[in-house]
Amino acid sequence: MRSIALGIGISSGVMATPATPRPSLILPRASHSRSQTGAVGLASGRSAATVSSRRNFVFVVNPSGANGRTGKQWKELLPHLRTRLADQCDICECITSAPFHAIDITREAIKDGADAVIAVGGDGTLHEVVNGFFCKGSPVHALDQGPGHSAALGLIPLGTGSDFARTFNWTNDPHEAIDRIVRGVKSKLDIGMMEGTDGNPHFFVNVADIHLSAKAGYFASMYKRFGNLCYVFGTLRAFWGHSNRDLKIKVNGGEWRTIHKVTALCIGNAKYFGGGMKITPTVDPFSGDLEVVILQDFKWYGFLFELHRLYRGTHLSVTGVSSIRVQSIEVVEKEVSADIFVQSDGEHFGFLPTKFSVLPGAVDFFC
Ligand SMILES: Nc1ncnc2c1ncn2[C@@H]1O[C@H](COP(=O)(O)OP(=O)(O)OP(=O)(O)O)[C@@H](O)[C@H]1O
Repeated sequence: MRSIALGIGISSGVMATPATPRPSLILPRASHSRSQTGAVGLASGRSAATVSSRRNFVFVVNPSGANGRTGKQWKELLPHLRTRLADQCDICECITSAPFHAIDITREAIKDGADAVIAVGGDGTLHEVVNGFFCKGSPVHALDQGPGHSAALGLIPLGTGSDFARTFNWTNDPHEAIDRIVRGVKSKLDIGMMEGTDGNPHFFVNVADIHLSAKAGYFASMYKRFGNLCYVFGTLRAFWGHSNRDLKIKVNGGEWRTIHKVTALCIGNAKYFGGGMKITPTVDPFSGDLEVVILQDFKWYGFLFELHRLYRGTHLSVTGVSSIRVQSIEVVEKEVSADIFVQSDGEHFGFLPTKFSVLPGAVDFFC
């Protein structure tokens, strides 16, 4: 492993802690592999960057993913990864120490010239890494690279649900993921953007959703010990006291219209959420648009009855389900109420109105 300077959570098998303020994460271009044990000055990192064509790949690992399985699997995987990538690049291993740490790690890595940032964990980790590609709504750039340089995004899916990987029919086999990274084939991946009243855009790569499904995601996190069943339990729990709501939507900047008795409104950049529910079954994350699936007037027993269709992605023909392709959609409540939940790739927000739009081909993605 090549020498990597660490300011924030960079380590080789060591749990890193976020520091405030966070110093720069520096990726110097040394010519040999070794474990990182200390910080290297920015100047030396920059000057060395001009003389080597080796690439810096930063792996952002959530040790707590999949109830701790991610951390264990990663330890076993690392020697194999080092062997496979030894010829072409240097590996920087960053272990997250808390929720949202992956965002900071990613931002610092990109600023310091990383050629790729690879999320190792579940959809939550991927979501944070994707959000680290942006800051205050704009893409993060390397400080000392030319305008042509951009960091690529990668994924080693080792989470509970790993829903994003399902869109590509990828398994949870990390060796296959490493093969993809070694192969180096990349495509321009669309990224979803969500804007709300907090004034800060948030990004999603998988599915953002409003109302029942978002509430279900919130409750599912309490049942993670049951694996993917947590999402079914979470949904049933969310139906408790739930009332379907009238929402107003505006598609692609057109006219406002009211959608009655909305159970859930889901905006997919990719196909799956909830541990294998194929909620937005026709979307393609390389197509430049989003699929919006609206569920209207569902009760808990109807949900249970149609659940098998949701897993197969055949629910679009069910009464009360509609699907549209959009570049943007704005959503407001017809009447203000306190119980509308919003989530983006599983992260929860407490605000409406909300605008969702797509950033076509925003990130190079190993696939
Ligand atoms: N060191 C940490 N300790 C506790 N939580 C963490 C840590 N690092 C990251 N997290 C949080 O753990 C959450 C869940 O992680 P992740 O998505 O990787 O696994 P998962 O929930 O098992 O998988 P999936 O989302 O695919 O179901 C992330 O949203 C992240 O905020």
